[in-house]
Amino acid sequence: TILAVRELDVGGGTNDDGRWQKMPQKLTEAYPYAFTVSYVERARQHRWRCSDVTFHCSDGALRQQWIQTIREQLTALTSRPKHLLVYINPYGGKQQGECIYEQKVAPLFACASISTDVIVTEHANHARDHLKTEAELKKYDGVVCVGGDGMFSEIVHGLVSRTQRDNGVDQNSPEEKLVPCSLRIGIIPAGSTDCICYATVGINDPVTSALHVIVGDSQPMDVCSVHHNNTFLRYSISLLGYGFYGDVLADSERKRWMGPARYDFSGFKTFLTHHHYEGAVSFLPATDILGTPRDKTRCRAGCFICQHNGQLPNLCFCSIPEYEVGWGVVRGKFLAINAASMSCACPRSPMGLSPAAHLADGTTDLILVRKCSRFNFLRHLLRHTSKDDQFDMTFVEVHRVRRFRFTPRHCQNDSELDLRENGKQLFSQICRDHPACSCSPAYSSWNCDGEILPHAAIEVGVHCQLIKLFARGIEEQPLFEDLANPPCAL
Ligand SMILES: Nc1ncnc2c1ncn2[C@@H]1O[C@H](COP(=O)(O)OP(=O)(O)OP(=O)(O)O)[C@@H](O)[C@H]1O
Repeated sequence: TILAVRELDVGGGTNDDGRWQKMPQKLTEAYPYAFTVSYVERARQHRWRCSDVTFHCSDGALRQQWIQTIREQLTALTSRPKHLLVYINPYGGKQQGECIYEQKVAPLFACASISTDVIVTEHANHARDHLKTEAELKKYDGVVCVGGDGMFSEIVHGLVSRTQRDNGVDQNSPEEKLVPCSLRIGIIPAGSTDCICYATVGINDPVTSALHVIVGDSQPMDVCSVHHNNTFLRYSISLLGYGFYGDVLADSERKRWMGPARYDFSGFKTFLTHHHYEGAVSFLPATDILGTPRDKTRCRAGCFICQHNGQLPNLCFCSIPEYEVGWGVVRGKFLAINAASMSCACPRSPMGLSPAAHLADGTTDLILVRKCSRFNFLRHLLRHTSKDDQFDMTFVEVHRVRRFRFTPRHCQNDSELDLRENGKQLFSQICRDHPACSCSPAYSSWNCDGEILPHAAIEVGVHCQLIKLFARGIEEQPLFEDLANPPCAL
């Protein structure tokens, strides 16, 4: 894949980037005209690199013809962005966001003649609020996010909210069908957690991600909307977790001073406390789709299941009575309730929470882990790091769903009432005044892509292919790996 072409001044010894080019004397004399083509070269483990190949010719007019033709071909590729809006979180990860962008990404964008407007954020939610209100989105072909998963979530919230506002859609209505965002989002990984980048590109590498932006890749992605009592709470792209993953996050937030070690510490502590939570999960199974959470398919570049299911009409965003038909309910005591909208694979858990989940099939995999012994729960957790099926256990069930609701036991009646009568204040008060009389607390928190939600009773709907990324999904086998550059002359 060609990225750019530029003239090479053979006599001067440098090209127009100022980089030194050493030419053999004989070649220079026989072929004094040269041009350099930059192209994508695939390296190991889904990594992409920018490589150059220089062509020499004896005729200046011929060189111009080549350069002009290649430039015309590149300009005709309408999927490639020409103008981008870039947000950099200077405090994400190891606080290297600006440095990563300036040193690794900006030169590639310049080489591909992409112009940029860059905003270095000054506070949390700066990017979200700018996108929501001020940003002149018509000027751009895409938005680039330099940061981690938290920063990406900000960009998604800003872009989705802005799109709904511009189209007169009320985000507070859980039944409302949201309007897809037209601008693609590029993620340049510069955070401590870069799971979305890992899941959509196959590696957390700024250069690889920048090249996927330049070539104009497009990967659709589902987004879940989360509501409480007809009030919009947040969007989720990867994981909603109640019980175990909610408790780990809540505990680790209190231990930020420990640095990244807090996740291990809080994970171990939460495992030992072994709390379970009572409640009811109701869900709308996706019955009309291809694929199941326990099949052996994996969501990969050009995924057929995402393409097929993405074209099905999503009937769950209509009036309540229609979608009430076909809902299932599971009541009980749960150690964990997880909704994985993608596999959630990361370097620590290469298969992820739900290995067969898809990025863009309009569903989420609802995983219910019922109360069991610590030993069995440990067996379940350990299976995430091996090839064994983590769902093949009597206390675990998994459903591929389009919508679901959770109602904690001690809120059940009130929350039902709540959904109809808008009694939000009353509802929250009743829950707090009547905790469960067991050693487990009455309720856990929802971990929504790394943020704690303020309510336990929630309603979730999957919006099929609401956003698009500058990515193509994980490629099965890198082609042409390790092929040496062939020598080229015209
Ligand atoms: N200028 C800023 N100052 C402080 N916080 C910011 C700024 N810009 C963005 N943020 C917030 O920083 C949070 C974390 O950023 P990011 O996801 O880029 O890095 P991270 O290291 O992966 O974070 P995490 O702590 O979630 O692992 C985001 O939720 C974002 O809202």
